Amino acid sequence: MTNFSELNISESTLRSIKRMGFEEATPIQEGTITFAMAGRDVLGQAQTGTGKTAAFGIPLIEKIDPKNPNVQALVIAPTRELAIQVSEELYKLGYDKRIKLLSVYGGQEIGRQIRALKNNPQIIVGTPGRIQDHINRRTLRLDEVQTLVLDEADEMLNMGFIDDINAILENVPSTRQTLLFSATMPPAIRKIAETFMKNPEIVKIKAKELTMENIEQFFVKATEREKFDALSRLLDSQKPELAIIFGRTKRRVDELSQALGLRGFIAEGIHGDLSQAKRISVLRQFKEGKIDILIATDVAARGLDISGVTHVYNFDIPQDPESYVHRIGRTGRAGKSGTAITFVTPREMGYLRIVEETTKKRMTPLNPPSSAEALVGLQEDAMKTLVELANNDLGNYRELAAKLLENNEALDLVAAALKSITKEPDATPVSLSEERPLPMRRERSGGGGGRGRGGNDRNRGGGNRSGGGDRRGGDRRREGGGGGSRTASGGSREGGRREGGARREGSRDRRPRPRRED
Ligand SMILES: Nc1ncnc2c1ncn2[C@@H]1O[C@H](COP(=O)(O)OP(=O)(O)OP(=O)(O)O)[C@@H](O)[C@H]1O
Ligand SMILES: [Mg+2]
Repeated sequence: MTNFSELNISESTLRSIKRMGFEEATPIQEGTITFAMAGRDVLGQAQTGTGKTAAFGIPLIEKIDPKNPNVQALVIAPTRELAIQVSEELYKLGYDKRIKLLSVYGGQEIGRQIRALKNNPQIIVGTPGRIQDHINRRTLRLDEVQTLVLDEADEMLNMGFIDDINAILENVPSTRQTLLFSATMPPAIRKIAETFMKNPEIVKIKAKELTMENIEQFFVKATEREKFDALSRLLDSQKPELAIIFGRTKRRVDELSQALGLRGFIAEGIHGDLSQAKRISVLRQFKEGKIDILIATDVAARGLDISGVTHVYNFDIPQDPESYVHRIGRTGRAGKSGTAITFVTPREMGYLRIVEETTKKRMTPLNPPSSAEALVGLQEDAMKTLVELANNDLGNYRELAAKLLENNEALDLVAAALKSITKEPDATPVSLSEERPLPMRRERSGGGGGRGRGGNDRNRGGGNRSGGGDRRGGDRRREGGGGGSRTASGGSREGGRREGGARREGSRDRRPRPRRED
């Protein structure tokens, strides 16, 4: 571990870093900061939650000239929530340097953004559609940009943002420095690197597994119909502090949050069709612990850093191994531990194996407790709680208890107290629309050589995955681009079409094949 003071970072930024509570640089920070500060283009890959934001944030802040009022750095992120989060971290890193920063994303009133842009921000963090919108309106000039960051570049590729990014880059000087970071580097990222970067330094933090070791990984084999009860019993028995549940589609997210609500869980969903205000408020409540369970589509949660997420449930197994890595990476961040549980239907087992091949980590099979077993666990909890309560100051309740004992059996009274504080498993019937299973995929045996080299973590050996990562980007783009403007988009064209993925969020069964949402 390296101390930040050994990395040639200025005093003011060191003060900011210290205030943020960072003591030592994480490996990706140590590995990239020096190159980036020397002006090199950097392609950085490191596991989820290992500080990639500061890895590009520190050199970016260092390069800003506080006296130059122009936009000097541009950070592009796939979703609004991520843009907000990244801008908050950059704001903290640039605090001592008094750097002016602005985030621009869809769903936010454009007039307000235009006024704020006149205030000479030096760093812009935004989503592709809204950035382009401002370029077209001539409210954003990028000809003094010296640093460009693409956070979660592979996701932007998946979302079909490649053309938007190309268009934005036509407005950025070609002499700029480009930094690109993600936890996964599917082969298609090479294309981005070739297109947008100059002789990049590739920094890959070596790890035995693609996922973090401090995330325990389980899978539950269950049919589509069994999944919800299994989930609900697991939530009862595992009692996550904060949990994120991933569903495959928007409809799935909505139905799951309703169904969990019916069973008494404090759960809310987040996806691209909700208003921006709603998305931000749900996320804030989740961060504050007012909501225990967040249900999300893939993209809605990409890159999000919410401390205290103890459990991630993949209610639907993701189609791509990369999605799996990013999903479960919402827990076990910054050295904490976490648990990830993936539900898989019997015919989707092939996907599970592909995920395992990619992450180089086996998941442990898990049988969810029966409702009788779940009840036993909850009763044991109630017993502990009662004993703890008995050790507290009970005030005049002791007198009341003495009174009750005059005419009642002590055993009955304690049993009644226990019953009243036991949260018995709720079996309220719920109905979920059945999700179409992923297309059948055979478990691959042997073969598949060449895995695990360099940045190509998901070389699928035989290349039997028709389409692969490259094509998908293009397909999605087309599909979403034309017909996707389903959200009332008001003045700004990206309102519904571009950002945070309203356009890609699958409506019922139109999909030729299930895919990631948002
Ligand atoms: N050097 C450090 N010391 C301690 N904590 C750090 C350090 N650097 C970053 N962090 C904290 O670690 C958490 C995860 O960081 P960050 O969100 O940048 O991860 P990431 O690598 O971008 O993950 P993802 O792949 O999920 O986007 C954040 O809360 C961040 O503030
Ligand atoms: Mg990140």
